[in-house]
Amino acid sequence: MAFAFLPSIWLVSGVIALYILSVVVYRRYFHPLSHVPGPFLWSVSSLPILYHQGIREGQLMHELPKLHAVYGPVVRISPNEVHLSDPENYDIIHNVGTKFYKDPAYYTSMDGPVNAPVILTVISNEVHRVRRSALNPFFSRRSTLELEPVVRDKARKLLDLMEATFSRPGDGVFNAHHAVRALSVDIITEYAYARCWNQMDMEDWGADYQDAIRAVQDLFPWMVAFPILSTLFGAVPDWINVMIFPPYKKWLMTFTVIRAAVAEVQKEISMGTKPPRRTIFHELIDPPSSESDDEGDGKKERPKLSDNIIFADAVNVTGAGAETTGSTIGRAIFEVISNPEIYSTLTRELEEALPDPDPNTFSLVALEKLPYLNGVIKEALRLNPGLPGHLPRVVPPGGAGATFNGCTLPPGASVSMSAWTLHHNKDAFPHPERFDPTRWIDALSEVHRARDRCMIPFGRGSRNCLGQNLALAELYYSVAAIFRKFGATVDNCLRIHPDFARSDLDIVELLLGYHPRKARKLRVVLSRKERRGGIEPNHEIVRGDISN
Ligand code: HEM
Repeated sequence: MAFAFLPSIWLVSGVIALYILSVVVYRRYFHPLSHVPGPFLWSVSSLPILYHQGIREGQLMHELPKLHAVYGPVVRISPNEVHLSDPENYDIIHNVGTKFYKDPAYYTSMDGPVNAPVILTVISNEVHRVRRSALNPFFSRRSTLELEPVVRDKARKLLDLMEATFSRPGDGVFNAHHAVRALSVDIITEYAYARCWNQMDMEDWGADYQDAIRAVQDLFPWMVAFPILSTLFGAVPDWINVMIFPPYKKWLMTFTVIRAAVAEVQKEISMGTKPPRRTIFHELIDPPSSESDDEGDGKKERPKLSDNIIFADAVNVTGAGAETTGSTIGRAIFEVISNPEIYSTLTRELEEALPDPDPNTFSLVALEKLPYLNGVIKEALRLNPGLPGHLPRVVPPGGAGATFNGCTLPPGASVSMSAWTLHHNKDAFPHPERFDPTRWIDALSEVHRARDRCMIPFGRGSRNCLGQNLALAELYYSVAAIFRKFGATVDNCLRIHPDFARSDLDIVELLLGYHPRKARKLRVVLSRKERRGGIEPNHEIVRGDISN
């Protein structure tokens, strides 16, 4: 009698096993992507992606090149996703007016914490176009040049803070990791909202905020695998989320700040108060009555956006601009200091072009013309792309599908390419792991073309990076300011703290690229004759890094 339920257990287990078997057989042999090469387990289940992303902390980007080496330029990496490595395919997917749209299975998983699609995660290209047209003018090249003083001031402040650290009695160690991220947060909040968060003035450089966003992104692979988690995150009251997941609290506090800013600007507008300068909120809340359409369709009326959408896009703008730009600046700092030849070539170029080391005398247009500085920045972006991993798009419906390297994918299939893979393309970048600014100088035009085709740190087309002009301005200003001030001479040069190694700069793919959780934070010290005491830089470690 006690064992009477056994047959039903066998029955249920048998049914489940049969179901799993039929799903496996279908996905492998009868699925519309069954003709696409790829490893067996990856083509029948998304578990390998979850394993590499969730359990191995964002390692998928490092697995993809290995898969391409075995299976060729088109590889099936999950039942419905195909990853491509041939740069010729990139513009087919990522062009202006593209019909490929963002894969909801990936992007909507990010909506939970903000409880609305942010501009990055909007699926429909048509909806995206309206939202993007509201933000575009604010981040155009012209606006970046107009607001150049914001970037200049913060670069100047960064130098002052470095100087203060190096001249203070004590260990004289500058926390470059958090400082450059604080710099980016302060620039974006001043630039976009005219309400600087002043993280550079905080003792911990706003580390809590930066760490909170990262902690939320650690959840992201799980939310992609189990979308219900994202829905629940958005559905339950915030205090429950904070109780289960304490780091969220700090991020949540910034939501309150952003909501308050939206409300303030709404009040200003309703009272007819003229602001000292229009911010992103003025642009979104009170759009100009008619404006030029960015894809050349003439003048368009822009519909008013809801408060929640304005809030969501403001959160996106703040979050997207901090880690991405900060970590690229960090990479440039490390690579320049670690290689004496790069350090002296860069500082020589800066000294010749910029007689005064004060960033107040720099101009973006002049900085952009410096070839070696340009090479340093391109290499930092190449080896440290803000979004290094797969960013899946869906083959548009209603047609014959899309063909890549002779392999046709049906409408509805998910297809992705990665900056990491293209930035390590050996034909475009011989010895791709090497940080070599000279690759971008004096190359033959066809070499340039090959490199430019593979260089996609900001993506391309309608869904490219909104903030790329601003990000580049930050990179030019901060790298030029630091290395114009701290030259390569023995009595005034920066060194990497001995307790930091190249491996601490490894990148993992959450949504944004991050250094692994166990990585130590980048810190620098000044080697200056008159400095007494403090940390002695480890020249051996620094030299050991030169050869890559
Ligand atoms: C080195 C710095 C940066 C890199 C490498 C970078 C890279 C990218 C990439 C590759 C995308 C496309 C993502 C996709 O296809 O799903 C993107 C989108 C975006 N980025 Fe950046 N980004 C950087 C800095 C910034 C800054 C400073 C801002 C501030 C405004 C920003 C705001 C955005 C936004 C709002 C989007 C979504 C755009 C849309 O979907 O229309 N980014 N970024």
